[in-house]
Amino acid sequence: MTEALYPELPILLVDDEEAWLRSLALTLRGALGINNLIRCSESRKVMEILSEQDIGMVLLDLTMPYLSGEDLLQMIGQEYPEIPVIILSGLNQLETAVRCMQLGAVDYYVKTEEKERLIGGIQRAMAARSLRQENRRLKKQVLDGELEHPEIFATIHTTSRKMQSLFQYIEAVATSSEPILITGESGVGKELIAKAIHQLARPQAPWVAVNVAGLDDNHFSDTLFGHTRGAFTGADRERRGMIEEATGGTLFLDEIGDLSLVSQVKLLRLLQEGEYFHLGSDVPCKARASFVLATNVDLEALQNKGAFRRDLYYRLKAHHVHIPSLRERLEDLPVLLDAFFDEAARTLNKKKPAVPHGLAELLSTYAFPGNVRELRAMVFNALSLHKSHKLSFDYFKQAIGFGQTDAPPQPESTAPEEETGVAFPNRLPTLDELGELVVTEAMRRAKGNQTLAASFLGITRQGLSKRLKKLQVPEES
Ligand SMILES: Nc1ncnc2c1ncn2[C@@H]1O[C@H](COP(=O)(O)OP(=O)(O)OP(=O)(O)O)[C@@H](O)[C@H]1O
Repeated sequence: MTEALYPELPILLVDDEEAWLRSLALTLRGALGINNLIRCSESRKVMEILSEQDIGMVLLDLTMPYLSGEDLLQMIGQEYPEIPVIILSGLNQLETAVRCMQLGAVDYYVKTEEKERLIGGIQRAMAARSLRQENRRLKKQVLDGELEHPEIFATIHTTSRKMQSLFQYIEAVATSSEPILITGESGVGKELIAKAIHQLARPQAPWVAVNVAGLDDNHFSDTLFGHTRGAFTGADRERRGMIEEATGGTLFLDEIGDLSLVSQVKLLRLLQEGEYFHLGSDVPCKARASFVLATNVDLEALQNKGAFRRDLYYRLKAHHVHIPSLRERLEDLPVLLDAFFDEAARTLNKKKPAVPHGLAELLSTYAFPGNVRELRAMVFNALSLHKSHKLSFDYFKQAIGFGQTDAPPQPESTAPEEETGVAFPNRLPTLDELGELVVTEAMRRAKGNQTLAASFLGITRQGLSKRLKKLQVPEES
């Protein structure tokens, strides 16, 4: 397998000494895993290289024949202000360093003395550049209000404004070298979103998904890092870990809220240093995969209880996608119903029934603790049981416990406060007044659908129609 290039945009090393270029390339590879480098020992070629391809960063020597580092720094600043330039000089001279910084260099290092500092400086410059890129993309998307790759999100059915904004954010951060955290209740579509991120950033590269729930620390380490032969009893051959399998692509770690504290330390080191050890080996390996992590647990609450490391939590929060529950975007019900009826009909080899009028309104009274997954299963069940020409409400009413006193409990947040109890003003309303209130409320909840409002009230549609006429409430449908 060919090795994936890191970072995504090459770093250009410019120095007239070939030997120094070679040694710097080796240092960067060893310390940071950087293998996407262009070496240039001819100062007059630098601008040509920059005009021919996108470059992520330039490391520039100061003293060179023909064009000096300062000349080049100025030219790069004028033509490519977005490219960070780090100066590497043989001289430890304060005035030169100050001049270079004034000309726009992001840092200045003395070649032989400051390799360690240089490595940290390059890491910071790469992170700053990628943040700037993300900010630019985000700004552009907020201004345009449009997605660059709507086709990637085509299988995620939604009309919700919140979801559209999430898609824009995802487009902006998908290629980041930082890990991306996806949170949301079970069944909201976290894995779908993780796959979209993969498709946006690295569609041709491997996608590897690991559910870490229930893995003790040994299993977690063995699964992710792999082991050497003889690492433990029974390890009679070497095994590649999932990180290696995901080289160049995406490693999706699901249910990270379930990780033990010991495994969290290892995960943090992996995300922070990009390094890990095979079980049974003390030779560090570089991870060359991008990380997308998901959980349906509230990590902040877990962190407050001491069950999730604070440093890991903050590391993950940098790029955070929170998917709202289905009950927070009930406007998605009609498109989801339509898509799932379509899918179910194809899968079950049945004719797609017309979605009964008012079904979305009926379902909007339910809390959907299992979110989109639950809705999808409901549609598949309804269609597999369905025989007559017209799909009836009955199956759905039963599934959501509609009208039953032992209906499944609904999460507290589903109903606004005023809907959770009945509060009367000091004067009790008369029965007629109460009837009017209940009918009006049923019509509101059913969004004007009389069949549905009638079923909320436990009366016939004709009965409701009569009451509406008496009350002079407009009849919408
Ligand atoms: N917006 C959507 N459009 C179409 N299908 C969706 C949507 N959201 C979720 N689904 C479907 O719902 C099911 C659950 O989605 P997914 O597995 O991504 O959820 P999850 O949040 O990762 O769940 P869990 O936390 O249980 O792992 C899948 O069949 C998925 O295809």
